[in-house]
Amino acid sequence: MPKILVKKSNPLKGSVKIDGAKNAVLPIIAATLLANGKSTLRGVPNLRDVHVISDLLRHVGAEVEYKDNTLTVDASNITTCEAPYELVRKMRASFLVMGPLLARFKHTKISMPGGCAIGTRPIDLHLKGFKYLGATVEMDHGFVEATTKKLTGAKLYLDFPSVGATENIMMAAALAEGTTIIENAAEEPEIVDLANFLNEMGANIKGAGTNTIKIQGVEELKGAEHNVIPDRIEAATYMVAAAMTKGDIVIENVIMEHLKPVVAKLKEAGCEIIEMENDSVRVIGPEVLKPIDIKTLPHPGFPTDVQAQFMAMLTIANGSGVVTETVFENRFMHVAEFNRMGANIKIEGKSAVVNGVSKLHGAKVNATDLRAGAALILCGLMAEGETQIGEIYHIQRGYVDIDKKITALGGNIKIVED
Ligand SMILES: CC(=O)N[C@H]1[C@@H](OP(=O)(O)OP(=O)(O)OC[C@H]2O[C@@H](n3ccc(=O)[nH]c3=O)[C@H](O)[C@@H]2O)O[C@H](CO)[C@@H](O)[C@@H]1O
Ligand SMILES: C=C(OP(=O)(O)O)C(=O)O
Repeated sequence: MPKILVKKSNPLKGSVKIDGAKNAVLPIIAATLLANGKSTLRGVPNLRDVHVISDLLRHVGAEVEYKDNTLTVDASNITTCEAPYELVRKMRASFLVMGPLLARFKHTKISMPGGCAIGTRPIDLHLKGFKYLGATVEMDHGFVEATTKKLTGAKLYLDFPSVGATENIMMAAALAEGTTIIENAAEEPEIVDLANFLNEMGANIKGAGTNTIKIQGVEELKGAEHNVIPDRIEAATYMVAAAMTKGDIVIENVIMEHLKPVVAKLKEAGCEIIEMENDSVRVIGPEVLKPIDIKTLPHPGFPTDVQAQFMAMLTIANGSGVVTETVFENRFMHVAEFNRMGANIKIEGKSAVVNGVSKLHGAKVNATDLRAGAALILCGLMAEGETQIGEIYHIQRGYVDIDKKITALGGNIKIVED
């Protein structure tokens, strides 16, 4: 199994280009199944997750090609509406094919995705939405089967603004008869990107990016062309890299509007953030990091997908900060790994108290999920000696060429075969 080796490095300096957003492109790839035709997606990151969902689409009969960050999907000849465990278990976003298949073919049977290292991650809200639209949903032998004669628009309220449920319901409702209103919908930028793609396919969706989304169903959708938004989580990770290493990094291909909570917290920690032309931002890390408190929330609150990276930063801040996780019930697996590197973190319920230390030291650690893995790399850049990170396939799910990008910024990192 390959590992990542990181050594204490000089301040990271230079520029880094952000790839397309994993969490935008995965639902958009699922949405291509709604059209009896060909879609072309540009700015598609070369990530493990993209290849996994592409394989799933091929399994149901779509023709999928990927070259030079452009993905084409021809979903004209779908041969099955079933997705087996082997394909769904690799990635939770696979479950997002359910809405499109149900809407277009009136029947689908998908393996239940199961939990993962950050929580149990139920799918009840997705299923509640399909039922409101008129589907019969049954669970049997680890599969969810949904059937309908006709989907009909409905008004529904999500108990929690789930990103995946909002996306799945929005895709199903795009082909339902009549109007669907999703209240307490997720407001993440990735929802807006999906709605834009669906509208380019011929859907009629308004309000994406607010907590009420209105979908006027249409009879059919056609293939479309789309440029994927930049990955705000990857951008935030490099911003924290500048903050932690006293670095000076220009991060290219960003949408500042998407980074508001991250920018506010980095400024509070003492970073200088300079918005530049051409969708770039320069981040200069302070001599001494101030401790801050963060609390994860649905957008526009502080993103849970940047919680681990900020906790990494707090391990070397000048004082104590509190990190509170409210989105997932079990997203502190990285705490034990940080503590192996000399950090001083105590978990108290939904919060972690991070007492900054003057020095971290390299150790053998494991990436418990993709963001935890990226956060361990950040710690490794500041730790005395060498850090060896295992289970790096998690990191490869969500970060394009992280080793090459950090090397280009002057960091000491390499991937080795064990
Ligand atoms: C591929 C993708 O886009 N992944 C992102 C997406 O995941 P995902 O779409 O899975 O996250 P959700 O917003 O659905 O989950 C948020 C919370 O809602 C709960 N929940 C969700 C669905 C449901 O039916 N019932 C339920 O209780 C979950 O267990 C979790 O505690 O949004 C998360 C929250 O911003 C991010 O961390 C993930 O990176
Ligand atoms: C948790 C994440 O992704 P996923 O929902 O694909 O597991 C993430 O991107 O941090």
